[in-house]
Amino acid sequence: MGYRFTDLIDACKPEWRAYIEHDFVRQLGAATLGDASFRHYLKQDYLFLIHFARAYALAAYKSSTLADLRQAHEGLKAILDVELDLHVGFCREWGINEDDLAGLPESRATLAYTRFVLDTGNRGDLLDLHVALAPCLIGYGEIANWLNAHPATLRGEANPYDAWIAMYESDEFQGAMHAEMEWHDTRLADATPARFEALTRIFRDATRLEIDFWQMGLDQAD
Ligand SMILES: Cc1ncc(C[n+]2csc(CCO)c2C)c(N)n1
Repeated sequence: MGYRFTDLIDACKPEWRAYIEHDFVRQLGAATLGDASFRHYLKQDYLFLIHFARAYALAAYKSSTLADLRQAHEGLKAILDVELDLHVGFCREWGINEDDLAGLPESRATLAYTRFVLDTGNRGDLLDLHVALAPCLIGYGEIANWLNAHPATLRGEANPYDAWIAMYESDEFQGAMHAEMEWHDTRLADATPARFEALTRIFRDATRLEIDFWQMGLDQAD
Protein backbone atom coordinates (compact mmCIF):
# COMPACT_ATOMS: atom_id res chain seq x y z
CA MET A 1 0.00 0.00 0.00
CA GLY A 2 0.99 3.63 -0.31
CA TYR A 3 1.96 3.53 -3.99
CA ARG A 4 3.28 6.49 -5.95
CA PHE A 5 3.52 7.25 -9.66
CA THR A 6 7.23 6.38 -9.76
CA ASP A 7 6.30 2.83 -8.63
CA LEU A 8 4.62 2.34 -12.02
CA ILE A 9 7.85 3.30 -13.78
CA ASP A 10 9.90 1.07 -11.47
CA ALA A 11 7.55 -1.85 -12.24
CA CYS A 12 8.10 -1.42 -16.01
CA LYS A 13 11.78 -0.40 -16.11
CA PRO A 14 12.93 -2.21 -19.27
CA GLU A 15 9.97 -0.92 -21.32
CA TRP A 16 10.24 2.58 -19.85
CA ARG A 17 13.97 2.86 -20.66
CA ALA A 18 13.37 1.45 -24.19
CA TYR A 19 10.77 4.19 -24.72
CA ILE A 20 12.71 7.13 -23.21
CA GLU A 21 16.02 6.16 -24.85
CA HIS A 22 14.63 4.92 -28.17
CA ASP A 23 16.82 5.31 -31.29
CA PHE A 24 14.34 7.86 -32.64
CA VAL A 25 14.95 10.00 -29.53
CA ARG A 26 18.72 9.49 -29.62
CA GLN A 27 18.93 10.42 -33.30
CA LEU A 28 16.67 13.43 -32.78
CA GLY A 29 18.98 14.60 -29.99
CA ALA A 30 22.15 14.03 -32.00
CA ALA A 31 20.61 15.70 -35.11
CA THR A 32 21.15 12.51 -37.14
CA LEU A 33 17.46 11.63 -37.53
CA GLY A 34 16.40 11.52 -41.18
CA ASP A 35 13.98 14.31 -42.00
CA ALA A 36 11.60 11.87 -43.77
CA SER A 37 11.30 9.92 -40.51
CA PHE A 38 10.57 13.11 -38.58
CA ARG A 39 7.96 14.19 -41.15
CA HIS A 40 6.31 10.78 -40.99
CA TYR A 41 6.21 11.06 -37.20
CA LEU A 42 4.76 14.59 -37.33
CA LYS A 43 1.98 13.51 -39.68
CA GLN A 44 0.98 10.53 -37.57
CA ASP A 45 1.24 12.64 -34.43
CA TYR A 46 -1.42 14.95 -35.87
CA LEU A 47 -3.81 11.98 -35.96
CA PHE A 48 -2.61 10.91 -32.51
CA LEU A 49 -3.44 14.35 -31.06
CA ILE A 50 -6.97 14.24 -32.44
CA HIS A 51 -7.63 10.94 -30.67
CA PHE A 52 -5.88 12.24 -27.58
CA ALA A 53 -8.39 15.12 -27.52
CA ARG A 54 -11.17 12.51 -27.65
CA ALA A 55 -9.55 10.76 -24.68
CA TYR A 56 -9.83 13.99 -22.66
CA ALA A 57 -13.50 14.20 -23.64
CA LEU A 58 -13.83 10.64 -22.31
CA ALA A 59 -12.04 11.73 -19.12
CA ALA A 60 -14.70 14.43 -18.72
CA TYR A 61 -17.42 11.80 -19.08
CA LYS A 62 -15.69 9.56 -16.54
CA SER A 63 -15.29 12.37 -14.00
CA SER A 64 -17.34 12.24 -10.82
CA THR A 65 -16.10 15.45 -9.21
CA LEU A 66 -16.17 19.00 -10.45
CA ALA A 67 -12.37 19.22 -10.03
CA ASP A 68 -11.79 16.21 -12.32
CA LEU A 69 -14.33 17.53 -14.82
CA ARG A 70 -12.53 20.89 -14.93
CA GLN A 71 -9.15 19.16 -15.32
CA ALA A 72 -10.46 17.12 -18.29
CA HIS A 73 -11.96 20.27 -19.81
CA GLU A 74 -8.64 22.14 -19.45
CA GLY A 75 -6.81 19.21 -21.08
CA LEU A 76 -9.21 19.11 -24.00
CA LYS A 77 -8.98 22.89 -24.46
CA ALA A 78 -5.16 22.78 -24.29
CA ILE A 79 -5.04 20.25 -27.12
CA LEU A 80 -7.63 21.93 -29.34
CA ASP A 81 -6.58 25.57 -28.78
CA VAL A 82 -2.83 25.22 -28.26
CA GLU A 83 -1.23 21.83 -29.07
CA LEU A 84 -2.95 21.25 -32.40
CA ASP A 85 -2.30 24.82 -33.59
CA LEU A 86 1.35 24.50 -32.57
CA HIS A 87 1.55 21.13 -34.28
CA VAL A 88 0.04 22.41 -37.54
CA GLY A 89 2.56 25.30 -37.45
CA PHE A 90 5.39 22.86 -36.82
CA CYS A 91 4.22 20.69 -39.72
CA ARG A 92 4.13 23.76 -42.00
CA GLU A 93 7.76 24.53 -41.14
CA TRP A 94 8.60 20.98 -42.19
CA GLY A 95 6.77 21.35 -45.52
CA ILE A 96 3.56 19.53 -44.54
CA ASN A 97 0.45 21.61 -45.27
CA GLU A 98 -3.07 21.27 -43.84
CA ASP A 99 -4.37 19.50 -46.96
CA ASP A 100 -1.71 16.81 -46.47
CA LEU A 101 -2.84 16.41 -42.87
CA ALA A 102 -6.55 16.26 -43.68
CA GLY A 103 -6.23 13.24 -45.96
CA LEU A 104 -3.71 11.16 -44.03
CA PRO A 105 -4.03 7.39 -43.78
CA GLU A 106 -3.60 6.20 -40.21
CA SER A 107 -0.65 3.94 -39.50
CA ARG A 108 -1.13 0.71 -37.56
CA ALA A 109 0.95 2.03 -34.66
CA THR A 110 -1.24 5.15 -34.36
CA LEU A 111 -4.39 3.07 -34.61
CA ALA A 112 -3.24 0.57 -31.98
CA TYR A 113 -2.06 3.15 -29.45
CA THR A 114 -4.93 5.60 -29.66
CA ARG A 115 -7.66 2.94 -29.62
CA PHE A 116 -5.96 1.18 -26.72
CA VAL A 117 -6.17 4.39 -24.69
CA LEU A 118 -9.82 4.95 -25.59
CA ASP A 119 -10.76 1.34 -24.89
CA THR A 120 -8.97 1.40 -21.53
CA GLY A 121 -10.90 4.52 -20.57
CA ASN A 122 -14.19 3.11 -21.80
CA ARG A 123 -14.06 -0.10 -19.84
CA GLY A 124 -12.24 1.27 -16.78
CA ASP A 125 -12.49 4.33 -14.56
CA LEU A 126 -10.77 7.70 -14.62
CA LEU A 127 -7.59 6.36 -13.00
CA ASP A 128 -7.27 3.58 -15.61
CA LEU A 129 -7.60 6.22 -18.32
CA HIS A 130 -5.01 8.56 -16.74
CA VAL A 131 -2.58 5.64 -16.39
CA ALA A 132 -3.03 4.85 -20.10
CA LEU A 133 -2.30 8.53 -20.88
CA ALA A 134 0.67 8.82 -18.50
CA PRO A 135 3.47 7.55 -20.78
CA CYS A 136 2.47 10.27 -23.23
CA LEU A 137 2.10 13.13 -20.75
CA ILE A 138 4.95 12.26 -18.43
CA GLY A 139 7.24 10.41 -20.85
CA TYR A 140 7.79 13.37 -23.20
CA GLY A 141 8.90 15.58 -20.31
CA GLU A 142 11.31 12.90 -19.16
CA ILE A 143 12.60 12.48 -22.72
CA ALA A 144 13.42 16.20 -22.95
CA ASN A 145 15.28 15.98 -19.61
CA TRP A 146 17.10 12.80 -20.64
CA LEU A 147 18.18 14.43 -23.92
CA ASN A 148 19.47 17.50 -22.09
CA ALA A 149 21.56 15.29 -19.79
CA HIS A 150 22.95 13.20 -22.67
CA PRO A 151 26.40 14.20 -23.98
CA ALA A 152 25.53 13.43 -27.63
CA THR A 153 22.62 15.89 -27.67
CA LEU A 154 23.10 19.00 -29.80
CA ARG A 155 21.19 22.12 -28.88
CA GLY A 156 20.57 25.38 -30.76
CA GLU A 157 20.94 26.00 -34.48
CA ALA A 158 23.15 22.95 -34.91
CA ASN A 159 20.07 20.77 -34.41
CA PRO A 160 17.01 21.09 -36.71
CA TYR A 161 14.96 19.36 -33.99
CA ASP A 162 15.91 21.87 -31.28
CA ALA A 163 12.41 23.40 -31.20
CA TRP A 164 10.92 19.98 -30.47
CA ILE A 165 13.15 19.54 -27.41
CA ALA A 166 12.46 23.14 -26.32
CA MET A 167 8.71 22.50 -26.34
CA TYR A 168 8.95 19.68 -23.81
CA GLU A 169 11.64 21.17 -21.58
CA SER A 170 9.61 24.39 -21.16
CA ASP A 171 8.55 25.35 -17.63
CA GLU A 172 4.94 25.22 -18.75
CA PHE A 173 5.17 21.64 -19.96
CA GLN A 174 7.33 20.45 -17.06
CA GLY A 175 4.81 22.03 -14.66
CA ALA A 176 1.91 20.17 -16.30
CA MET A 177 3.92 16.96 -16.11
CA HIS A 178 4.54 17.37 -12.37
CA ALA A 179 0.90 18.24 -11.73
CA GLU A 180 -0.09 15.01 -13.48
CA MET A 181 2.39 13.01 -11.38
CA GLU A 182 0.91 14.50 -8.21
CA TRP A 183 -2.59 13.59 -9.37
CA HIS A 184 -1.40 10.00 -9.76
CA ASP A 185 0.36 10.02 -6.37
CA THR A 186 -2.89 11.03 -4.66
CA ARG A 187 -4.93 8.32 -6.42
CA LEU A 188 -2.35 5.57 -6.01
CA ALA A 189 -1.81 6.19 -2.30
CA ASP A 190 -4.69 3.94 -1.28
CA ALA A 191 -4.58 1.40 -4.16
CA THR A 192 -4.51 -2.29 -3.18
CA PRO A 193 -1.72 -4.52 -4.55
CA ALA A 194 -4.21 -6.14 -6.97
CA ARG A 195 -5.34 -2.74 -8.26
CA PHE A 196 -1.73 -1.60 -8.61
CA GLU A 197 -0.94 -4.73 -10.60
CA ALA A 198 -3.84 -4.08 -12.99
CA LEU A 199 -2.70 -0.47 -13.43
CA THR A 200 0.86 -1.65 -14.06
CA ARG A 201 -0.39 -3.78 -16.96
CA ILE A 202 -2.07 -0.72 -18.50
CA PHE A 203 1.03 1.42 -17.99
CA ARG A 204 3.31 -1.24 -19.49
CA ASP A 205 1.08 -1.71 -22.56
CA ALA A 206 0.82 2.04 -23.17
CA THR A 207 4.61 2.32 -22.86
CA ARG A 208 5.10 -0.53 -25.36
CA LEU A 209 2.77 1.29 -27.76
CA GLU A 210 4.86 4.47 -27.37
CA ILE A 211 7.92 2.40 -28.34
CA ASP A 212 6.05 1.18 -31.43
CA PHE A 213 5.14 4.78 -32.27
CA TRP A 214 8.81 5.83 -32.31
CA GLN A 215 9.69 2.77 -34.36
CA MET A 216 6.89 3.55 -36.82
CA GLY A 217 8.43 7.02 -37.29
CA LEU A 218 11.92 5.64 -37.73
CA ASP A 219 10.79 3.01 -40.26
CA GLN A 220 8.26 5.35 -41.90
CA ALA A 221 5.87 2.44 -41.49
CA ASP A 222 2.23 2.50 -42.52
C1 LIG B 1 2.92 9.53 -29.72
C2 LIG B 1 2.97 10.71 -28.82
N1 LIG B 1 3.10 10.50 -27.50
C3 LIG B 1 3.14 11.54 -26.68
C4 LIG B 1 3.04 12.83 -27.15
C5 LIG B 1 3.11 13.99 -26.21
N2 LIG B 1 1.86 14.66 -26.01
C6 LIG B 1 0.77 14.55 -26.76
S1 LIG B 1 -0.49 15.55 -26.19
C7 LIG B 1 0.43 16.09 -24.95
C8 LIG B 1 -0.04 17.08 -23.94
C9 LIG B 1 -1.44 17.46 -24.08
O1 LIG B 1 -1.74 18.63 -23.39
C10 LIG B 1 1.68 15.52 -24.98
C11 LIG B 1 2.71 15.78 -24.00
C12 LIG B 1 2.90 13.01 -28.54
N3 LIG B 1 2.79 14.25 -29.08
N4 LIG B 1 2.87 11.93 -29.34
